[in-house]
Amino acid sequence: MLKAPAESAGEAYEREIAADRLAREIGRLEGAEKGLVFGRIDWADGTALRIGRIGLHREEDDLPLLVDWRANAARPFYEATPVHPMGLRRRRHLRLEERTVVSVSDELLDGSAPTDEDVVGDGPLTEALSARRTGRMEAAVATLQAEQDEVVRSAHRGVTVVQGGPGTGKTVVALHRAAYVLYAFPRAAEEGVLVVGPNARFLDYISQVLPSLGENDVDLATCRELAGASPAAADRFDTARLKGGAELADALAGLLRAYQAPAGDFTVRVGREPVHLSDEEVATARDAAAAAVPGHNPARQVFKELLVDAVTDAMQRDMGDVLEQIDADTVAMTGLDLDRFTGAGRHRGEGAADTGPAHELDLDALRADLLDDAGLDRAVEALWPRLAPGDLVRALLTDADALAEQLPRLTAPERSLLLRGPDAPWTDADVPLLDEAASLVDGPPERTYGHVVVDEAQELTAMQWRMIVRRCPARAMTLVGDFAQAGPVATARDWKEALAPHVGPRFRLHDLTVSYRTTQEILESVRGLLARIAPEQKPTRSLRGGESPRTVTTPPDGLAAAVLRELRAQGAAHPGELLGVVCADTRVGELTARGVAHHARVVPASEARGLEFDGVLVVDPEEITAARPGGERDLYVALTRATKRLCTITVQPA
Ligand SMILES: Nc1ncnc2c1ncn2[C@@H]1O[C@H](COP(=O)(O)OP(=O)(O)OP(=O)(O)O)[C@@H](O)[C@H]1O
Repeated sequence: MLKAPAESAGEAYEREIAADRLAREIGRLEGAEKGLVFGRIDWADGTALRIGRIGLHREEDDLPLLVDWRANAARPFYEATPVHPMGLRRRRHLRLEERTVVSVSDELLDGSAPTDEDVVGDGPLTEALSARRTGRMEAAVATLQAEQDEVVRSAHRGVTVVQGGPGTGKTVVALHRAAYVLYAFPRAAEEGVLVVGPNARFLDYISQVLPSLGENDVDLATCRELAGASPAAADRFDTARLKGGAELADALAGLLRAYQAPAGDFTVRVGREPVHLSDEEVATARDAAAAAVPGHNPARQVFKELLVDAVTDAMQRDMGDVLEQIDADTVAMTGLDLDRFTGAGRHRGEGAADTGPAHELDLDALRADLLDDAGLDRAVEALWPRLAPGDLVRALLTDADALAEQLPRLTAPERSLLLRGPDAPWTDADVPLLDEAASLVDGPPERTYGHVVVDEAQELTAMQWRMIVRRCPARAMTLVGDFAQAGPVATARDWKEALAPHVGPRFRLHDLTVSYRTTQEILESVRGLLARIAPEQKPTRSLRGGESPRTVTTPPDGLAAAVLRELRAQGAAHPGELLGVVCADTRVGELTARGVAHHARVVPASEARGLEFDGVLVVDPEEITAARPGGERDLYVALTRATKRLCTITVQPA
């Protein structure tokens, strides 16, 4: 298609659109190559339906060959149980490698005895859960569990919240929900679906799931990427948390108002003439401009036009006054009544807008001249300066007086944490402030979405929530997270607090209760820690048992050697398994330099959220706990990343 010559620009454009559509279709079909068919349901009467990642029809008679897993017809595959078989006799799971069937597993739902045709064995879920990890998350479309499927397939279009302990499948639900929305809600699909994750490492981890479900049109982004920012520095945690508070949004809006036609009379110089505008006239123009269009810069043109109107009125009024004076002087000097000659009595005492023909101004020409007038431009620049988002944020954060005026509820020490130098680089915590300023200064973001999915949503600050919600005008969102895993900068303690400013109490809360990642033994080993960091949270249960977690103790100077020893031992005992080493952020450099990365992925504790490995080494838990405020939650995250084996390396006190 791209080779065919295009006759015109229009044709070239159409050709590109068509090629783009075909490329996406190819992507969809190629994605389906991985496990195209994974399920089959059989009714008692012998009819059957095959279920797959996409739907396929026979060309000649439109007969369905394969039903898309999201179609209503596929529901019984996920919902039928032996207690409610929904008319099914058998549910079959197939596992394919490319085009070869490598395993088959059946569940008989109606209580009938297995025949030679049935393959009843270990469940496919057990198989999926004990499979080796690859470092990339896989779709769980063949084994979605009923409590997960209920959320994925929910008809609710507003805000759906999913909470649950580590490994309960929150990410699985979030991503399959995104795929379901694209399939079932065409309006939202047309406007686009966005998935927000906490960092690039996490997005990379989940990046394959949606393409493998045939969905290549979902945007994956961190908050930084949404704002198009790449800050070079980080703030102290207390500063970052302060910058995350919603008061900052009010402060920026308040400061912006101070830029827009501050109170007071104003004199505009038009040509050589000063034209005087009253406080009230300027304020009327300001309020009307601010209400006319969102965004300070777009409203600037409106303000300019309103100011021109005000100046025109004022000039007309002034001219009326001058002419009256001349008339009065003439009468006084000559004793003649001019009106008798001109018939233009209407301008007397009937308001400036009604000057008589003798003194008529060409208002349109005057307005046109004013719009081009340098003096007027200077007035607009003084009353309504053009701003860049960074100007506004800098104006707030570099000026102690502005901070005091706009953030009266903060204490002086808190405000001094916010104060920065004019040349200081932008930080991560500045990103939502810049985004807020961009929406105040330039208007709402151009790219918005019909549905937004947020993973690890407990991490968001109030300011980050604002930037995400701003991109979802329909407030159709799926939010998943676990407040027991919240990091040091998170500003909300629960969903109510996080969502109240945006949707009030209007959200549906679902709980996931079963951990599909960790073993029962690992969950039990963190129970005491969980009771300390989230006493109100019910511990999750696991479907699987395994080895008990181990602890290895080492002298301080033997830490890296102990890590290497343990990794070699695990590598020898369980070849091919994916190992992760989670340590305090400051320890990453040393462990990498010592060659740990040849054996395992080295992950700083601050970036471990959402990830998983077959075996995990948690290095120096005390260091992880002490590294950041709320460090026990970082430790809890680190200890819950393993699917099979957990080993903690502790350091002997010197
Ligand atoms: N229905 C399922 N079938 C197969 N595997 C599943 C299923 N549900 C969850 N899993 C697996 O369990 C593991 C944990 O799932 P997931 O990462 O979604 O949990 P999470 O609740 O987001 O965890 P965390 O709180 O740690 O981020 C993943 O490997 C996932 O593939």
